[in-house]
Amino acid sequence: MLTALDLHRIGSEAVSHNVLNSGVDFLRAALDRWDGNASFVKSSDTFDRHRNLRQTDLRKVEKFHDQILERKGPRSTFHSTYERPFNKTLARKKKYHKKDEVVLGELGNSIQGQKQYYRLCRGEDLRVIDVTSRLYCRYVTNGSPLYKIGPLRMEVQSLDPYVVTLEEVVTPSEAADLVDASARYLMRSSTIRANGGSAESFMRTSSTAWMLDSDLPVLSELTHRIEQIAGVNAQQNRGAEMYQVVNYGVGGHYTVHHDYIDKGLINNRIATFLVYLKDVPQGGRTVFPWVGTGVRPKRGSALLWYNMNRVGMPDSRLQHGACPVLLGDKWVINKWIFYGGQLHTLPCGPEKKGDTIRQPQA
Ligand SMILES: O=C(O)CCC(=O)C(=O)O
Ligand SMILES: [Fe+2]
Repeated sequence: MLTALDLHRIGSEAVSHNVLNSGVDFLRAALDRWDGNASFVKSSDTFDRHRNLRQTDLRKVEKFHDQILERKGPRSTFHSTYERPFNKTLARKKKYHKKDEVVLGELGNSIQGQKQYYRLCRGEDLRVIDVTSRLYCRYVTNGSPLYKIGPLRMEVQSLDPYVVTLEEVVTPSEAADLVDASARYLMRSSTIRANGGSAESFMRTSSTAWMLDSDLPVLSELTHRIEQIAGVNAQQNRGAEMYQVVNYGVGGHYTVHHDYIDKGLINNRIATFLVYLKDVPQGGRTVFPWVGTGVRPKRGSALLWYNMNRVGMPDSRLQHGACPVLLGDKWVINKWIFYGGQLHTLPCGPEKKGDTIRQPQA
């Protein structure tokens, strides 16, 4: 069990990273535990001195919390507070009593995106029943002989934009092999910067291993399955990128981002095919703030969505994020499909609004 001192340390650490909501919670829990455990010395001077010091600490942090909330709002990449201040007078202000609005189907501002990301990470679905009631599950072959006898189970997560999950794309033993084989190549993940370079960042805390189709038989097999079920050319270099295996530890996450690259068409990522290689006991969802939904990692299942339409226009509604892992660890493998390689598989359609790709089919 955590002692009062442990709780105090965690609280102070949170405060020093501007995580003020959890900071206050831990400092308060430290105080409660101190009261509970130290009853035998309750009347001593030392006890009173310590308690007063901690009480003062807590009050100061609450005040700091309120100041930051007033000035910067409840959340940014660099801080978090509760939605309302602790101070009762401040809490009466009108701005703290607005209803939580939700922006869906279009790109809102990044603060709104982050708010929705956090709600989705907690397992909420932000859509109304009119939208969710149209979703369905079905068996799919996508017309491929590979799946004729054993079709895959597909669940439509969103119709527009089209996001689906496909179950048992890899078997448990294939998933375990992939984890084992890539573990030794893991390196700290980076993100692509505006100038085209890459950098490690607090926005993406995970480790990455790049794998070639030829590294393991199961990888070339997986490429074949992706091609059959999604109706794309997923051949490395011409049709798609190398595989990227990603491992997140506790707290590992990837904040809201898009997978398409800001410049260029040919090697841009028209689709993302992501396979979960393990169940995650708690946390680690993949969420789409502007779609208003998310997916819980399930070993062997794939998540497929289209970052661009047939004519190469990026679809910013498909921004997404990987929620922090709370318990266990998370393993995924990504295959990014290139726009340029799909001339024969996803031919251009007429350029019109809402012309999104809907594959796979029955
Ligand atoms: O891990 C996830 O759930 C999403 C990963 C992701 O978005 C990425 O690697 O680009
Ligand atoms: Fe991504």
